[in-house]
Amino acid sequence: MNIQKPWLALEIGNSRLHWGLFVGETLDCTWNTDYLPDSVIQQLGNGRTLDEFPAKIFTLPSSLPLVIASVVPSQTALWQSYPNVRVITLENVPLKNTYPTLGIDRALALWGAGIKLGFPILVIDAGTALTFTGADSEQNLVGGAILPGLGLQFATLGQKTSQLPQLETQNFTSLPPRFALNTPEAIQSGVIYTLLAGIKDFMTAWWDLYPNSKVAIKGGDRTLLFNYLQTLYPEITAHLIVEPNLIFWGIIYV
Ligand SMILES: Nc1ncnc2c1ncn2[C@@H]1O[C@H](COP(=O)(O)OP(=O)(O)O)[C@@H](O)[C@H]1O
Ligand SMILES: CC(C)(COP(=O)(O)O)[C@@H](O)C(=O)NCCC(=O)O
Ligand SMILES: [K+]
Repeated sequence: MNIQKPWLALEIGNSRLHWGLFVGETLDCTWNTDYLPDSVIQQLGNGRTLDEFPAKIFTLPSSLPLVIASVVPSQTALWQSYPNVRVITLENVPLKNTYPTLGIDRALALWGAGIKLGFPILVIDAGTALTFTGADSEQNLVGGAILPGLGLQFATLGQKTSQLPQLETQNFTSLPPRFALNTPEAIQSGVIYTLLAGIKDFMTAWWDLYPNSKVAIKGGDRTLLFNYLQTLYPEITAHLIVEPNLIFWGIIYV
């Protein structure tokens, strides 16, 4: 009988850590944490767990094997002391036509999405940066685009101007008025309507090239953006798949 062993997957993004607990090839549960200090990483390596980790980890063997996909080298370095760690690199991803500096998060999410949903595929990652990454039916990277993510756009306006407040996306409920008569709503209008129009434009440009392609969206702002898109462009949203775990899917198949 094949014994299904537990292991941890860790995606290190530019804002935070994304965790997946696997049992064999099955993704059991996922959670996010902030970056962890070195002392806490040492504790995890010694088989201790953290309050933010799922309670069931207490019942598992100490220091589970760890597989890391990271776009933050300084964070990856902190985990080198962990006893049973493997760092996934671009060479491990079977995607063709990649370029050397392609983010491993983009490659893995695209690969995972393509394997599970089918190629051709376009992945939108609404994370710290917002990225579009597409592959054709032969599993070649077609290419993509990178822009500041939703949170980063608000943060930059708040930090780099003297009179604009920094808005927090957690407080957003419905779409702002397009032509706003106060500063916070004017910022929301500018960022949100421009971002949504941009996403729609990239999706339709992709469908011009690959008419029957699936399109999937992941990342911390996926739900907010999906809900806004649904209000504004219901016809394109009907063909958009919301899936937070594309990278974990990718990690299984490399
Ligand atoms: N609890 C949270 N902590 C941080 N960011 C969050 C949280 N919930 C939603 N977000 C949103 O997620 C975005 C970051 O996306 P995420 O996929 O977590 O980032 P990354 O993978 O780049 O670390 C931010 O723009 C922010 O608006
Ligand atoms: C574009 C990214 C910053 C996205 O990172 P994230 O917002 O998910 O933390 C990351 O994929 C990256 O550093 N890429 C390298 C450049 C490239 O993919 O072309
Ligand atoms: K990401």
